[in-house]
Amino acid sequence: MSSSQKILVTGGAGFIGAHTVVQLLKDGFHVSIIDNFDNSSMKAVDCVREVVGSKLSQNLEFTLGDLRNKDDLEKLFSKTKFDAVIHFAGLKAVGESVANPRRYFDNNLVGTINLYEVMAKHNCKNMVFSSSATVYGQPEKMPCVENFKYSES
Ligand SMILES: O=c1ccn([C@@H]2O[C@H](COP(=O)(O)OP(=O)(O)O[C@H]3O[C@H](CO)[C@H](O)[C@H](O)[C@H]3O)[C@@H](O)[C@H]2O)c(=O)[nH]1
Repeated sequence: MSSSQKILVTGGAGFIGAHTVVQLLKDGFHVSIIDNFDNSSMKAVDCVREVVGSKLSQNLEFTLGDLRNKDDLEKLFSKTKFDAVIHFAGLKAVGESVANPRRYFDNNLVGTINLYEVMAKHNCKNMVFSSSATVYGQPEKMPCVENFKYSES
């Protein structure tokens, strides 16, 4: 993928998302973040700008939006032709997901389906999906690697 390409980072204000955005900008990509600030704030986006400096910050756009709301995605994809999406916008607390599955269903499943549908409509075919180490349950050894067997999740 050439570095002048445009990448949409969902959940880009989160922990892993913000670090990924910094690296993408340093590598010359144009980055657009969509985040609903469920577990982050504008401070993270400001920090990204501070770390990469004013020149590379010109290649960064931020949208306060929610993947559960397809219109938010439609607006973004109508404005910009994205080459790829890196999908970090998710909830990840196992205990909370058991206590409140509906919230996790809406955020993680409905949000991701909306994202896939809008990507397909706009012919964006590259997606990096960030899963969770929790899919391996309690692994026998650490660190987890991708070919570990899935456990209850
Ligand atoms: O529906 C949602 C849910 C969350 N978020 C945002 O997504 C980001 C998630 O980042 P966190 O800091 O909460 O979580 P991490 O970066 O640690 O999570 C990362 O690790 C997780 C696994 O532990 C998942 O892989 C997840 O996709 C990935 O972002 C936050 O900014 C949050 O506001 C949204 O925009 N929409």
